Amino acid sequence: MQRRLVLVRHGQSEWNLKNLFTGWKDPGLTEKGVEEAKAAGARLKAQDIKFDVAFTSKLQRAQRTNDLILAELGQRVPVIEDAALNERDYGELTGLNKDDARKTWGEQKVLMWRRSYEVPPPGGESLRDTVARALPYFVREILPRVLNGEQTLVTAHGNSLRALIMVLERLTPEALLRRELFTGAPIIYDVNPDSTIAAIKDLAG
Ligand SMILES: O=C(O)[C@H](O)COP(=O)(O)O
Repeated sequence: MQRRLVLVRHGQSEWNLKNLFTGWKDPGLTEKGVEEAKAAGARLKAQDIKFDVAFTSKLQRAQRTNDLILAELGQRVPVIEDAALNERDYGELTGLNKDDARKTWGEQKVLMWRRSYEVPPPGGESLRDTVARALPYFVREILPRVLNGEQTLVTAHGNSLRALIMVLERLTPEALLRRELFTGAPIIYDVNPDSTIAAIKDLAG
C-alpha cells in the first residue's frame, strides 16, 4: 500500500501580487496564480498520482487552486473545506504592504512576525497558534486517510502548511525560519505506516 500526501500552497493571489499581508482576507487568484495552479496539476499528472480525497481551506485562493489542480488531472474527488487550514491571521498587519512594514518596524521584527514559531504579529496568530488549530485537524481528519492508503491532496496556505511541515519534516524553530513555500509548488510525501516520512519530493521550480 502506498501512503501519499501532497501539500500545495495556493497560486499567486491578488494581494500576493501587491505584496500585502493577507491572512484571513479572501482575495482571488491572479492570472499568474491560475497558471501556477494549472502547472501544479500538470506536474502532479507527470507523477501519475490518482487522488482519493482533497482538503482545502475556507478561502477562495486555496479552493480555486485545488479545483484547478483536480481539473488539470481530470479527477473528481470529495473536497473537504475547513477553516483549520486557513492562512495564519496577520491581525493588524492585514492589508499593509510588507516592504512598508519593514520600513516601519524593521527587517528583524517583521521576519519574526512572518517566520518565527512563537512571535505573533500584533493582534494576529503566531505560527504556534496556527499549529494549534491546523495540526489537530490534520491528525484527526487527514492523517488517518493517508495511513489508510488514500492518496490525499491538501491545498492551503504558506503558514498553515508550514505548521504541518514543521511536524512532518521535524523542523526545529531555527530551520522553520528558513522553510519557504512557493505558490503552486506541490510537495509529495511518501508516508510510513507509523506516520513518519519515507520520502519527500518537492516539485517547485
Ligand atoms: O498571508 C499572507 O500575507 C501570505 O499568504 C503569506 O504571507 P507570508 O509569506 O508573509 O507569511
